[in-house]
Amino acid sequence: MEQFLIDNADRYKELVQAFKPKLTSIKAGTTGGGVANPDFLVSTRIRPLLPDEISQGFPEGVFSRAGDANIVDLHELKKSVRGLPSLNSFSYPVDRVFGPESTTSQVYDDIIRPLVPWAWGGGVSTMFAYGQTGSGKTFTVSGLEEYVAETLMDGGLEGERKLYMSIIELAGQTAFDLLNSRKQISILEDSFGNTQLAGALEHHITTKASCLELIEAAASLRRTAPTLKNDSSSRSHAICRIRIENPSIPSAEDGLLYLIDLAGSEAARDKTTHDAARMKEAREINTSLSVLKDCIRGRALVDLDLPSAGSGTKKAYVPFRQSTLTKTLKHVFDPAPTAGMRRSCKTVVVACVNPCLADTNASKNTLRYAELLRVVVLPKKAAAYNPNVPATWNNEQLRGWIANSSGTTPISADLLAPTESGAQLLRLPIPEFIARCLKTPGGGVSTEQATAFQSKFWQLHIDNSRSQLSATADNGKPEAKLTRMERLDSSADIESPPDAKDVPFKERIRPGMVVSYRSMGKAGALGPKQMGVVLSRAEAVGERVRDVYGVQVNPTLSGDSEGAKGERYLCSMVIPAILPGAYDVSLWRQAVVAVEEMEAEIILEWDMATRYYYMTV
Ligand SMILES: Nc1ncnc2c1ncn2[C@@H]1O[C@H](COP(=O)(O)OP(=O)(O)OP(=O)(O)O)[C@@H](O)[C@H]1O
Repeated sequence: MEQFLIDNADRYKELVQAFKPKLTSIKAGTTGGGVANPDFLVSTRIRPLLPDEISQGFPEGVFSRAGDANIVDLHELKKSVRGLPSLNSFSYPVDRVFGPESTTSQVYDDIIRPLVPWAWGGGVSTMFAYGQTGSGKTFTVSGLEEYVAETLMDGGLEGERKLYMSIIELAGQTAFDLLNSRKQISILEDSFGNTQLAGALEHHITTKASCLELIEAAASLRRTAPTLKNDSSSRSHAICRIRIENPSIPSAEDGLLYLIDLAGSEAARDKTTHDAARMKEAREINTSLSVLKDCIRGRALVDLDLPSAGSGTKKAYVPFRQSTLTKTLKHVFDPAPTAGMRRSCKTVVVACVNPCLADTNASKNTLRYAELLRVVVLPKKAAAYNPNVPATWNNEQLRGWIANSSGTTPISADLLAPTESGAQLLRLPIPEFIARCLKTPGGGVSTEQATAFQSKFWQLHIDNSRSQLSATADNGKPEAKLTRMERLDSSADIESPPDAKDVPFKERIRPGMVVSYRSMGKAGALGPKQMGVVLSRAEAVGERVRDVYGVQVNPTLSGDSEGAKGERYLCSMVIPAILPGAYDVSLWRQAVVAVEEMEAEIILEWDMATRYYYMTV
């Protein structure tokens, strides 16, 4: 086939010259009638042909469409039984295309630069480079890392921050610290649900040079193995994480900036020379890339409050626990809130493409993958202004509300929302919201006032979402259209059988029941009121299970005759969330509660809008 391509290169070039695209030009930032999501961009970078590809006589098969910043055209030469070879052409819309003449500096300025202030302000920013082996991922990521280091260190970003860098490598299920001689590390989820890189070193970075030194040291340790396409092909995912601490708001979540050089998806040509171990490695890489795709798309759908395709109204599912790569990136994908709030994320994917005509099959796979990642938002008619719905406010209305509602020391609307609409301010990372409030001249605004004002703004948004939700429920979908789960959820009888109130709650304790309790200290003193979800009887768990305080759960195995007295249950703790009156269930934090410590049964109601529980009884 390769010889056929080389022999017919002139005919192929003529056909490409004569190619007339079917798709009409699409305005930048829009695709197929939809609008690119500014918090989630999918771009393509087509590298130039390399000297050996040129010397072999291969022409280019992938092009950035002239005059259109978001269409990639891919051509193949088809053999025909009779007559001359003909052209097979495909077009792929993305949010931004960078052709072979584009520099890394242009890629940075166009799509990556905004990620840096976002993470600086406390958000989560992620850049993935994806593509076939040898398509330019490492070239792109290493160049971008330099620009990121420069932006972080050149003093142009406002405020003081402490920066910490870690660089790890994931190869299959195993993780290594590339800043500590490839020492093996563990990816663990702690009892608060946060992912920890247990054993990985974090380096405090203070200058661009120290940052680049670390990046260079990590690159030299990256696991490599030869493939046909690239002599130093990366067979692992490399994750560079910069954690950005804001010392002036100690309660704020740290900003996170991830730069990720994914392992190469392999060309079919390459696979023919693989032994069993390399084939297994390739399978693992492809599986993790497939889970990554589902997670990226799922999270974008969740953020836009859209259901997953073909699922009716079902919320999109983000399967981030299905691979080590996505587990490591829990902060990016987990739609459930951590410490009370879902993290505000900006994500950019750079799909790197090798333009060589001999590799168009692999390039097609990369471009299809990029296409699948994209969640196009159909332009919505702006909702009519409603003074109780922040998402309907334009910048002027938002400023008016800030001026009137921010307290006796008014927060500067010019500084908090210089250009944002209400919907945009809702997406702002909380630390950035607070930092902007604190800039109000005169120094009269305290962190407490700023935090309370942020909660007030959110509360307004949430109250509105809740009332919309209950209005929808009242207008009612026809009963027949509810799913079985929805019918169960909406049936109060399921939770509270009519005669339940006649039976003391301690006689009907069962898994799933929520109880309030006060732990009894050794001296018989009662601790503060807490809540837990009953999981099982303490006797039902194995010998090694310990609760959050390190106590062995099953008393019959510990030989603790005191503990063995009375019924005891293993419970997951219910903890207050950041919003007033809201609770979260921390499944991983478990405590043993004796029945005699329990005080009452609690009914918690799940609220779809805030994704928290609220007490109804
Ligand atoms: N935009 C570009 N301009 C010039 N050369 C490039 C460009 N992109 C990539 N290259 C060159 O192409 C070759 C392969 O690039 P690179 O190693 O970045 O590929 P890769 O996708 O990371 O491959 P692998 O997955 O196998 O690690 C390198 O020699 C690199 O210098």
